[in-house]
Amino acid sequence: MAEPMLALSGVSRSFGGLMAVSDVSLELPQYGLSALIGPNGAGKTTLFALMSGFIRPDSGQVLFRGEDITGRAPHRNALRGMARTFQIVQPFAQQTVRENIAVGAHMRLAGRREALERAEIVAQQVGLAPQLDKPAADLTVGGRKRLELARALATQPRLLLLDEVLAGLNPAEIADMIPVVRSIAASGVTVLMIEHVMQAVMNLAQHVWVLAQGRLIAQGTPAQVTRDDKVIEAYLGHGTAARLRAAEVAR
Ligand SMILES: Nc1ncnc2c1ncn2[C@@H]1O[C@H](COP(=O)(O)OP(=O)(O)OP(=O)(O)O)[C@@H](O)[C@H]1O
Repeated sequence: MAEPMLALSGVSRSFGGLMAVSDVSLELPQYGLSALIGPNGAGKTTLFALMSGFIRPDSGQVLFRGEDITGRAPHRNALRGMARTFQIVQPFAQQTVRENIAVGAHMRLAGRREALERAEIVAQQVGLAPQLDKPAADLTVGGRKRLELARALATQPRLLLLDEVLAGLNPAEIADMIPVVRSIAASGVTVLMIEHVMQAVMNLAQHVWVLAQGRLIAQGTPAQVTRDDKVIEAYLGHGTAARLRAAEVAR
């Protein structure tokens, strides 16, 4: 089997008395698009931070492209090809979209002209080309999400961790964004997305990991995990799966 893009084994992290991520092991294959889902507070963002080096695990190991990167600083992981977006988008508001994207491009390109050219290519990929010369402050929520995506893509990642890129978008904006995310994965970038919008997960993900109270409770195709009793209970409460089945029989 080909070496995984990312492999976690027994990763745990607590904050005070709270076990935010507990003994998580998973392997992301080299290519494709997978999703990390789970109820609020399940530990998804903490897991991203552990993968990318923003926080250190208390125990466990993180391998990226075969190399042990446990506890390694985010900028070093970025240089090796891991990019991450954040739930809260914070662009340099007064700078143009082009300049904002070029910040990401500068990680690999020292020259100003090359970085600005790269910004243009990436803007096309995410549908921001018409806005290149606008200040970032003028972008809509959807535009800001695209900008966050573009800044990450401009670093030329092998693995892209997307933290709720669809949050706050209306249904039309979500429908516009789904093909953008799909095209990034199709271009050969491995994508792992945290997502609450199930329509997008069902549409995009080949594989889904489900986290609840810090633990991985299920994995599989979107159809498999949405039928899984443990997943239904994690979202809707203990006993729900049995109640749903009883209601189905009674109908
Ligand atoms: N820096 C921190 N200090 C203390 N507690 C934290 C910290 N970061 C996260 N937590 C706690 O860890 C748990 C997991 O949080 P996390 O943000 O990872 O969940 P999540 O699945 O991403 O949630 P959401 O879907 O609501 O964004 C929560 O109970 C949260 O309050």
